[in-house]
Amino acid sequence: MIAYADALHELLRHARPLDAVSCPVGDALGKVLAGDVVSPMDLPSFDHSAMDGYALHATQPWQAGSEHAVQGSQAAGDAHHASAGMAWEIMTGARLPDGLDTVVPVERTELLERRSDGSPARIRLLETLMPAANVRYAGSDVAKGAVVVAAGTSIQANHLMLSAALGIATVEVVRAPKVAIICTGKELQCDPSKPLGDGEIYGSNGPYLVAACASMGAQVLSCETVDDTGPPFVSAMQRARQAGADLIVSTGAVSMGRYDFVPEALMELGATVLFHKVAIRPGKPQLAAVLGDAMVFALPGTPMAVAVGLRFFIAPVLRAMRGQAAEPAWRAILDTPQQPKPGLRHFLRATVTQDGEGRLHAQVLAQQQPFRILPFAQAGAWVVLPEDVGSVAAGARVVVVGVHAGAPALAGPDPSGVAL
Ligand SMILES: Nc1nc2c(c(=O)[nH]1)N[C@H]1C(S)=C(S)[C@@H](COP(=O)(O)OP(=O)(O)OC[C@H]3O[C@@H](n4cnc5c(N)ncnc54)[C@H](O)[C@@H]3O)O[C@H]1N2
Ligand code: MOO
Repeated sequence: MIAYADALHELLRHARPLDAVSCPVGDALGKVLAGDVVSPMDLPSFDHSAMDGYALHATQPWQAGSEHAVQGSQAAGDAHHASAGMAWEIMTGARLPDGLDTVVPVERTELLERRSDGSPARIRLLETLMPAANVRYAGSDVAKGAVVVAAGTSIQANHLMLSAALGIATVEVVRAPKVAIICTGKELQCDPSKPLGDGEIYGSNGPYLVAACASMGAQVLSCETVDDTGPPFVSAMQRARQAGADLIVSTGAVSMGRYDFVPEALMELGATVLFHKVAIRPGKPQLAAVLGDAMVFALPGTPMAVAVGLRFFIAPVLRAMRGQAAEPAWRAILDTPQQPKPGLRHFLRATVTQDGEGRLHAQVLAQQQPFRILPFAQAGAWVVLPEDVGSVAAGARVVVVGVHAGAPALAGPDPSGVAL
């Protein structure tokens, strides 16, 4: 039986980087950048005013009481003007007329004279004005040529605000990994509108995997359910390969029972098995293989074995395929002592809260049997206990990750959260 770290290492060794494709920014949300985004321009692109007021030229402070003739008015969007040595009325965001370099807010001035059209003709400063006040300089936010978003970043709305401001129309993203899902078991009823027959259960692994893979940005090609015999499974595998799946994820029929045909079927298909059985709980009977260009994850059928397979095996592989570094984990103070079985890495469904000092605390949920789905729906995090950690007392520091890949561990109900 292989250790988790070795199994993951083996998977990452076989994870092939996905191609880059050009993507209109409007479709880029949630996709992963294949290359650094380099700014094509300065931002701001011209020196502009941070306030509604008057632009002046100041080589030294202008004293309170100084008077200034006003030549014209400059609003955001107005084209370039030049000062003939006079002040200009200016609006927030407006380009500074050439020759001017300082802005006084309108409320720190007194209007002395207007023109016949009502525009200001002469002002007096009410306070001392320092040179370069209230000006936003070209390139002070982003310099042309700077790397503004790094390769491997999952593109979010804040990145899209920046790329829009820089006039970027397309970005290079990693193409979506293609996933095919095959659930095995003649007990599975996959249509929730149908009543259950004798011995049947509603299939939950398929809908979970479809949702979880999609939420990680994968393209789910198919989700099929086959019975407990080899030939339909082999056909489903062949369909998945023909459809160009990068990952084929199956659930069930991978353990010790008489109907656990998956290992044999994979051999028949010519797959290279990377490992079968990992020293973890839950999910021990897990198998991984390479079949042509596809990686195969044959997860045990028990729902929490599927959840662990997705979170701790498939999610890291998807990150590696998209050029992303390993997902960072968090540390939390364990509130609930644990007695893990020696020799196995444990993945435990938990909640995470925060104390008054901002420290994270993890509470492992009481019901950890791998068939139980309700505690998974109540969890905000996984607590990961390494092999041979021995008894873990309350107060020990443990590793936690969010219940969903990429989500913070505090996801889920958090009664200790601080109101914003
Ligand atoms: N003699 C042994 N028996 C078992 C061992 C063992 O070491 N020796 N390991 C146990 C462990 S641990 C697990 S996990 C399971 C894995 O078994 P399989 O991968 O063969 O999975 P199945 O038997 O097909 O299903 C297990 C369980 O999950 C239910 N299931 C299956 N598919 C779905 C689905 N799509 N949606 C919801 N539930 C599903 C299925 O009905 C079974 O109850 O083996 C243990 N046995
Ligand atoms: O690995 Mo199994 O999920 O412990 O029941």
